[in-house]
Amino acid sequence: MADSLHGSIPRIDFAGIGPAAAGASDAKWAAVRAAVMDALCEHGCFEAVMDGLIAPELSAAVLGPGGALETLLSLPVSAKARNTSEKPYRGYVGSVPGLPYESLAIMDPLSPDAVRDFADLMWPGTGNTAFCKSMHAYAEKVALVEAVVRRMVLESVGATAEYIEEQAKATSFKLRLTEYAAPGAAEARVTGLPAHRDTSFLAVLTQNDIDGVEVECGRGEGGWARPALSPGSFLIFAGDTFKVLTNGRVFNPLHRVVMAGDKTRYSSILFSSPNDDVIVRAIDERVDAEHPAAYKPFEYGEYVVFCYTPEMLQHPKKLEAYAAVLVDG
Ligand SMILES: O=C(O)CCC(=O)C(=O)O
Ligand SMILES: [Fe+2]
Repeated sequence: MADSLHGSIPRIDFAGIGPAAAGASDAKWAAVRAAVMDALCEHGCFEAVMDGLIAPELSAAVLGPGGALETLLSLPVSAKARNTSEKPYRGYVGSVPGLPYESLAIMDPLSPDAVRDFADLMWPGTGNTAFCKSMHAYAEKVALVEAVVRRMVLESVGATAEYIEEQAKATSFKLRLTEYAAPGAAEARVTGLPAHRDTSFLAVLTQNDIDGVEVECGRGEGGWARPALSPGSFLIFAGDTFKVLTNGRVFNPLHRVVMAGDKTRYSSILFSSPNDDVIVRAIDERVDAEHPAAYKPFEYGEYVVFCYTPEMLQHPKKLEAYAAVLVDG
């Protein structure tokens, strides 16, 4: 089978890595940063091992049986469908024929008010304090992982402190909470989410104890991997925006979800993206006469709209179709 699972992605141990501000002078930080950059340039994906970052009780409250995701996704469709947005892929997605996929999005999950507004929409009148508390605390922890990895990438391509600070101010977060129904014994493997690339800077994924996500390794040449995520680990994906910013160095891998077995899968993904009005372009430090910019600058929000037009939805190379300077570059 052409896409048999013979690929594998790196596992990087973040033990001893402090907060995002640790900076380049720390030898441990520099070593992990080099491994992160290698992984993102070679595969666009890796497993970050950060044992102890999220207390087991908090993980269980979010992704465990009876936890926040299960509670949310077991609401009636009429309630979940109130999670809407005028922008594509920023609200409820479900009831897609043949796809065991149901998902909601909390925009700006690092804001307690935004999480409360979301919960008030789902549980009108009563709200859901327990959901808000654990979901917000969880998002904050996952955001620490995102901040560390994003800083490592930016430092690796020579971003100045000012650039990093300005970018932080112009970055938005989305937390996508998803349920994948299990096919049961009857069918061995069922598509849970078709192969796609993310438009974001980064996506940081955690899940209950059911694997399902698969990623194409080696910039598309290394076969598909199906990482077995350990508790305490995070799966990191780079998206189109980081490919443009690094002028093609960081890769934006195809990935998909394939369900097997008889247990429901829950996943939580924190996406970091530029604000919609930000112009996405290669950082100056990565562009010179030998390495001209591979992509034309574009407004992030317009690009996202383009990606979700019906003609583009299944396109495997949306970024190249939208902004490549050279079609095969
Ligand atoms: O839920 C997952 O495991 C992956 C979902 C995904 O790739 C996405 O929502 O972009
Ligand atoms: Fe994705």
